[in-house]
Amino acid sequence: MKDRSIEFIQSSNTGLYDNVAVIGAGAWGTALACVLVRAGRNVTLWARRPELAEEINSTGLNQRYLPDIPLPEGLRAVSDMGEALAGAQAVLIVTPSVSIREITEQAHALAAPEVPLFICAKGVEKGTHLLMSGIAEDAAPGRVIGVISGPTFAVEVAADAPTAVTIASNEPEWDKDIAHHAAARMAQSMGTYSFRPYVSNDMVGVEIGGAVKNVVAIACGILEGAGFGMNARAALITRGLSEIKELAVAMGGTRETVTGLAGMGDLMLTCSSTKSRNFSYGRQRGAGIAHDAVFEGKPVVVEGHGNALTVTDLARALGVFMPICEMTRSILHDDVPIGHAFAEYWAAPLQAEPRALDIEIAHPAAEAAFTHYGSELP
Ligand SMILES: NC(=O)C1=CN([C@@H]2O[C@H](COP(=O)(O)OP(=O)(O)OC[C@H]3O[C@@H](n4cnc5c(N)ncnc54)[C@H](O)[C@@H]3O)[C@@H](O)[C@H]2O)C=CC1
Ligand SMILES: O=C(CO)COP(=O)(O)O
Repeated sequence: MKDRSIEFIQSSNTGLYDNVAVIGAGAWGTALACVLVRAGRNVTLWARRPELAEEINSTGLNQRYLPDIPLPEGLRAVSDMGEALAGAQAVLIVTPSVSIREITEQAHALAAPEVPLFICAKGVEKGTHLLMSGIAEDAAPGRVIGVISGPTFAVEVAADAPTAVTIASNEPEWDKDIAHHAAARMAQSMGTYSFRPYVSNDMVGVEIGGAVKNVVAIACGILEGAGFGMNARAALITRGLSEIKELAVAMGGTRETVTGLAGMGDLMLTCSSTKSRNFSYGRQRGAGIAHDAVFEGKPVVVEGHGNALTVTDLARALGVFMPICEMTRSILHDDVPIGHAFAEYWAAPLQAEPRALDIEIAHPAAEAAFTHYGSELP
């Protein structure tokens, strides 16, 4: 029998990051900080608002973002970023995608130069079409950059429910000695009995999955809200995966990554649960509720809303056809009625599966689809 203990000992020497700073005390930042504390790390969590840092330290709760979930003892929050980063050996940046450039610049100016930055937001930047890691490479030149992604509702992670993620970093080549790879070191620094990280060297594949699944989740929510059934959802998830694959490959990622945790895993999770803010937002839009009325003045991060624009801009620039993302964009940003946008997608010329076969056959009932869905849906 294979001696697994020797293998483990040999591969276990990656060099832990003992002191970790987590920048952003929203739902996901706080949940990741909980994992790191449970894994035995010294963790400092940076909150933008001093009142939130004070609440976390004095009550052991973060009621706004993770209501009623007790945070582990030993989690220390601060509102001075310099204080959070002093002595940190690795940094997790966990704010919404629109703030990643600004926050990374600040962290880069304050952290020691050898310290890697792991970006945990999901999205594509407006204008530049950069992924989160690309923004970080721009904002923190010369630094090792990593990403953490996967099917992970913060509320479940904070409550210590079993969860797997993918961690990737931008070091050049995998070699025999992965001891120095930031992704492997972070995987070992944050693994617990319940939190299982996988390691990857395909940052692009990992990140495209995370950015696009939010857009597809909004589309799935819209269809559910509009009264469609499980068949339609399964079709969107599957064809959405195909869109993720085409964009990831066009960007230099691999098909294997797309079928992994950060692709298929996150797509399945986000498209099938009201724990997802993207899916829930879509459901309400599908039920006819206007954008501004959805959250009744309480702002919530719905990354897929802005990313319906940025993902399709990126795909158009690369000549990648993403009909589900285009449908979502037209509903959210061009005010196309849902029935019309869906008919446009559903009545497109018939194609081969996989699309690489490049077959197009006229849809036999395109007009009927427009008449049917155009009149039935909001
Ligand atoms: N909540 C979840 O289950 C997961 C979230 N993510 C990703 O993590 C990122 C953050 O999401 P959440 O933590 O859920 O959002 P959240 O709304 O719970 O928290 C966002 C945090 O960022 C802070 N923030 C907002 N704008 C900021 C700015 N301009 N500068 C500095 N801080 C700012 C807020 O004060 C808040 O503390 C998103 O990209 C999301 O897609 C990824 C995996 C799971
Ligand atoms: O990214 C997530 C799960 O992996 C969280 O999804 P939502 O942002 O839709 O809540």
